[in-house]
Amino acid sequence: MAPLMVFWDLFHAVDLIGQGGYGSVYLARNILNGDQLAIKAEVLPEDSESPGGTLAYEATIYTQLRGVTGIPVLRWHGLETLDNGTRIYSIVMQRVGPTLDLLCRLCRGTLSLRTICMLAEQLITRIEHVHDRGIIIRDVKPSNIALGTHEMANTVYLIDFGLARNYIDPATGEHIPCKERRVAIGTDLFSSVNMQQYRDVSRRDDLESLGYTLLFLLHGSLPWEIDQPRPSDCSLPETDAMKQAPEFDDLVALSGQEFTDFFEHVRSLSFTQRPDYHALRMLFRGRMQAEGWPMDWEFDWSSREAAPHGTLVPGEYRLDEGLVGVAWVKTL
Ligand SMILES: Nc1ncnc2c1ncn2[C@@H]1O[C@H](COP(=O)(O)OP(=O)(O)OP(=O)(O)O)[C@@H](O)[C@H]1O
Repeated sequence: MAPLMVFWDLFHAVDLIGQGGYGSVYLARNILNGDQLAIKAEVLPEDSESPGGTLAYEATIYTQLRGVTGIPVLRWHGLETLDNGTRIYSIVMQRVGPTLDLLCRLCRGTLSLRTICMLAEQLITRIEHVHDRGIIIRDVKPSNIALGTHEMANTVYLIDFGLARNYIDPATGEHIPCKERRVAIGTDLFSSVNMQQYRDVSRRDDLESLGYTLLFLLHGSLPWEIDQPRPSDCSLPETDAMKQAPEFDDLVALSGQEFTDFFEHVRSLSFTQRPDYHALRMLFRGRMQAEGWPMDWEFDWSSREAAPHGTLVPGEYRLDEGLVGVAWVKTL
């Protein structure tokens, strides 16, 4: 694939690795040092008055999160106008490995409780650190969580901050006040009840979405999942009702006491209240200890032996962490 644009002479796009609502993500190579990077690019509509669109906003969030472990490092961001007037905004950032939804599918659709506990340990910390920078994510879900590459292959990363927002008013240093919203945001399947009921969201809601994410990975689906795709801006009222129905309590109880305690805590928090991240981590750590499971970051996908139901990866492939983090290469 040829360099996409003039300034990309330095970053040659090698492959398209992801596509979302706000742009395309390319695997790129820095021709000076061979580094692999990810480039998220958005073509701005002709009539757009915004100087940089959604990606310019996302870049400011990445800038605020600079230095937080488990957040891709921002290398460059900016706008380029082509000769024909097309305006493209790009974010050049650290490239991460596969997302949790992909890894879960490779592990035959569900992850073991041991892997879930280890993911919870890292993800609660990750979300805590993002919150400590005054930012809420508002779109925690398996496709926005990825593993690192190379020596960071066991580090869990958060990606996609297009819906993130500052919850601390920079002028006052205070928590922003609770307001009513008029538009739906996030992803219904993993949205908190508040989010779906158009109430304003805060730190508690990121953790509630994390709870649904972990349940989804543990069971392979959620009770309110429906087969039909639906527009992302359409929030379904019955979904939030199901998140509060007895069937949900049954699912949580079936999943383990740590899930019951987790949801009890996050759903009891007030809008401005700081979650007790340490206590939440201890729930999953306690389960690991009770079961005698070592916190060794041997996830289900780390080796064929670790996956309780095996993986969908053909037998002649082996894990190669040196290549691109978690990847399988064909053995001779
Ligand atoms: N830094 C990165 N390294 C490698 N792959 C990435 C990176 N960032 C994003 N991707 C890939 O691109 C996909 C889409 O990226 P992202 O979620 O940021 O886009 P989006 O347009 O906001 O998507 P959505 O509309 O689904 O929220 C991700 O699911 C992931 O597979």
